[in-house]
Amino acid sequence: MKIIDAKVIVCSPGRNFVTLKITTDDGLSGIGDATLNGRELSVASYLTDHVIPCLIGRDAHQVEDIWQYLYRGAYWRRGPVTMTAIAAVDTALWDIKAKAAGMPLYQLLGGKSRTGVMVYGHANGAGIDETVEQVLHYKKLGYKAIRAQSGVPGLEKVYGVGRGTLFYEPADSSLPSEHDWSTERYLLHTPKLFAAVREAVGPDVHLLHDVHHRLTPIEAARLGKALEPYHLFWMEDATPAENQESFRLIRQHTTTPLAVGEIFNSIWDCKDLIQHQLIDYIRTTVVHAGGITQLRRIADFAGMYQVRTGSHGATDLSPVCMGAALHFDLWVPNFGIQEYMRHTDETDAVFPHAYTFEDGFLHPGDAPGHGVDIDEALAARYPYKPAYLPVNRLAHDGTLWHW
Ligand SMILES: O=C(O)[C@@H](O)[C@@H](O)[C@H](O)[C@H](O)CO
Ligand SMILES: [Mg+2]
Repeated sequence: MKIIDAKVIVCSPGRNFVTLKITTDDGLSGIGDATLNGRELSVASYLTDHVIPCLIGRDAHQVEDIWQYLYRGAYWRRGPVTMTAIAAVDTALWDIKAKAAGMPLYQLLGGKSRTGVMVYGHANGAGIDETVEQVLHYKKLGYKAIRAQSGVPGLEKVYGVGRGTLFYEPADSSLPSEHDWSTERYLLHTPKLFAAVREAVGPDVHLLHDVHHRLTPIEAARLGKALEPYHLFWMEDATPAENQESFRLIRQHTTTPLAVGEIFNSIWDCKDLIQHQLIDYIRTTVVHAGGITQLRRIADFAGMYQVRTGSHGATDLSPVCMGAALHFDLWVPNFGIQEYMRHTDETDAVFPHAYTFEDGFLHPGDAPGHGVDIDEALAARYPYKPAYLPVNRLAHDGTLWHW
């Protein structure tokens, strides 16, 4: 089964997406997500200029060998651009392999380990009342797990507070917009938010919160302790993780479960965090962490330390990534949860998919492959638009901070 063609499709149905499509000589084709938010064209070029020429003529069945060929063969290992490009190839090849077998991808991975994939939705509000209202709305929609983010009094724009209710799109401007930040205001506000949310929603709904790398380890420890009475499912990205050791300090002070990893791109980024049991959930996902092939290794390693998966699933991960992630989630023994932010109707129309939502769970469907396709004619009607993630500055003196 030789690869005879591969191409990159860049489109913007509501937001930018990069998709790789690989075709084989027996007429099968598969697709992979290659979207790297705010840096989309660098991956498109990496694939078109440097990867596709090396793929033509290779046996599409050799998924592992092609992964190693692109990883070791590049000489320059790791990094978000490289690993997103490898992930796109890997996802497309798994899609083809499963189609050739006539099976949904989860069957090739080892079959179902559960009846459905528990997801969490995003409740955002300008203040506590609005956020509580949104949490209750998600509960009514059937969600078993809800992430709560709210504006902070005295700060103009804060991470996680969207424009709409079901869609949250941070890459909102053709040049990076600027947000302001005050750790003290945030630390005073957030425990009040969760006291109100827990009181309103009752004990049974899982609650999550994303700190978006904004605290130092000791500040994160303070927040984790303050949130203990509201028993969160997790506190995410409490501090930047370039230094994996930082999580030890947080861990020593709080029993609030910790999640990290949406910006990781290799198993090496998670190694110390997992083997020293400094986290509870690993958020690496298909598109940014080298595809199904590497994600499976990360999950197996994590399983040895009772760390569970909680894959990133924001709107900048296309439905192609979501489809592949759901097959992975249905199989992976140490599954925790899957993030789910609804895409816009335009995005859903460009990427017809077999996955469905019911009562707080997603189901990948039983179509052969990963079950997601791209309507190329429709995609061509939505050309690429430059869009950047914001940056963050300290409110009192303008120092550039973590966004
Ligand atoms: O947890 C999350 O989903 C976030 O942290 C994302 O919204 C993130 O900001 C974007 O995916 C960045 O591309
Ligand atoms: Mg996050």
